[in-house]
Amino acid sequence: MSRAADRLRVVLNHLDRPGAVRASFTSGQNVSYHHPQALRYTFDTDLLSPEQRIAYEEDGFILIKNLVSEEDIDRFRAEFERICKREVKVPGLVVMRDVAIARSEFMPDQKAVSKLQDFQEDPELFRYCALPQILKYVECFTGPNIMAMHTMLINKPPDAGKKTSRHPMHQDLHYFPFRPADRIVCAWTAMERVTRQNGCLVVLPGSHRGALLEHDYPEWEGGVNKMYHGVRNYDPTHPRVHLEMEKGDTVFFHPILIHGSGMNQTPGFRKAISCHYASADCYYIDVQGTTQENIAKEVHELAEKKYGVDDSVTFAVRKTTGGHVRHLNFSCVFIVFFTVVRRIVYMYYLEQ
Ligand SMILES: CCCC(=O)SCCNC(=O)CCNC(=O)[C@H](O)C(C)(C)COP(=O)(O)OP(=O)(O)OC[C@H]1O[C@@H](n2cnc3c(N)ncnc32)[C@H](O)[C@@H]1OP(=O)(O)O
Ligand SMILES: O=C(O)CCC(=O)C(=O)O
Repeated sequence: MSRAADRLRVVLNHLDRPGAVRASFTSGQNVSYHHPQALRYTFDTDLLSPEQRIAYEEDGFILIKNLVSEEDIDRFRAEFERICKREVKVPGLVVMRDVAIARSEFMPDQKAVSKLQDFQEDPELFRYCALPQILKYVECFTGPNIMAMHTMLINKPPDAGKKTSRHPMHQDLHYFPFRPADRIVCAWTAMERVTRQNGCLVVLPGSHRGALLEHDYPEWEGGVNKMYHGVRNYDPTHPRVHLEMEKGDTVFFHPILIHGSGMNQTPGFRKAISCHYASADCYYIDVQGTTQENIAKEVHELAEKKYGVDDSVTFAVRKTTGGHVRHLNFSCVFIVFFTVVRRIVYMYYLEQ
């Protein structure tokens, strides 16, 4: 590490401590002085370099190259295929088809599936959420007690010509009725090379420092996928970054970061696997009267239609023991099953 980085690390360590010594003015001073703020979005765990911490603080995301092995990704891919071929049945899994596919011709096997959500009951896919190298980074944003809240395997289909493979710009916090936002982070791993051509993630750096904004369905001619709300009234001139990534690269991002993904203009399916994590200190909020009321209403309506669940929120808690996550001071990992169709809490206690 360079001397400058070393020095920066020392300074950051000071800033991070509660009650850190701050410069103060004497009555004789008349020059303006910029007080550095303590870092808000990251913890010092000796993993992120000072430059990386500052980058996340400023941008709201950080990309780590080559974090997940080729072998693991191939295993996730094989499990995805088994699920699509219905060789394994996973309780609680939400299987989604792209609206253009769902409403047109029959597409066999995995080609029909554009996304799996809530795969926490699939031990093979859930291995992703507990990969030590991922959790070590997650800890930098959530602190040591980590809950796995929401899982997805996204199989972005080749666009059928209606641009429905796009994911509108949004903030993930819109879907989460828990807080604080700064202790939530998404890990999103490319399962193959992702480029602008096949619809990589697009982010608005720094937008995580704003508020949770109003979301609703975008007015897209070709239709839009169920519950794919887009953020309203964001600054269209805000600089955008296209996150082109190689297989195994992983981006960690804040739930208020405005992001989306483009159309898949290739004949292949673009795959990624992701998990949203939160600190075990996070708590549920009542979204009534907030911008999240519209998505909550949709969730309830869908739950009622599909499962006959009434308007009250259902939490079912299950405890399993075992599991040991190396390197981290885990007291527990909870898996919260807040999906777009149900809100059921699954808790996995991973003992030290
Ligand atoms: C941090 C999170 C960020 C995000 O992930 S944002 C995106 C959130 N949205 C989602 O996750 C949607 C999840 N998907 C689902 O809940 C389900 O797949 C979905 C869309 C409700 C369909 O489920 P099912 O009812 O089991 O499927 P089905 O094939 O029997 O279809 C029932 C009716 O829904 C329609 N449909 C299916 N997929 C759709 C789609 N992608 N978009 C819009 N409509 C869709 C389908 O045509 C059918 O309609 P109808 O009843 O025949 O009129
Ligand atoms: O993988 C993608 O295309 C977009 C994923 C995303 O933005 C999300 O699910 O929140």
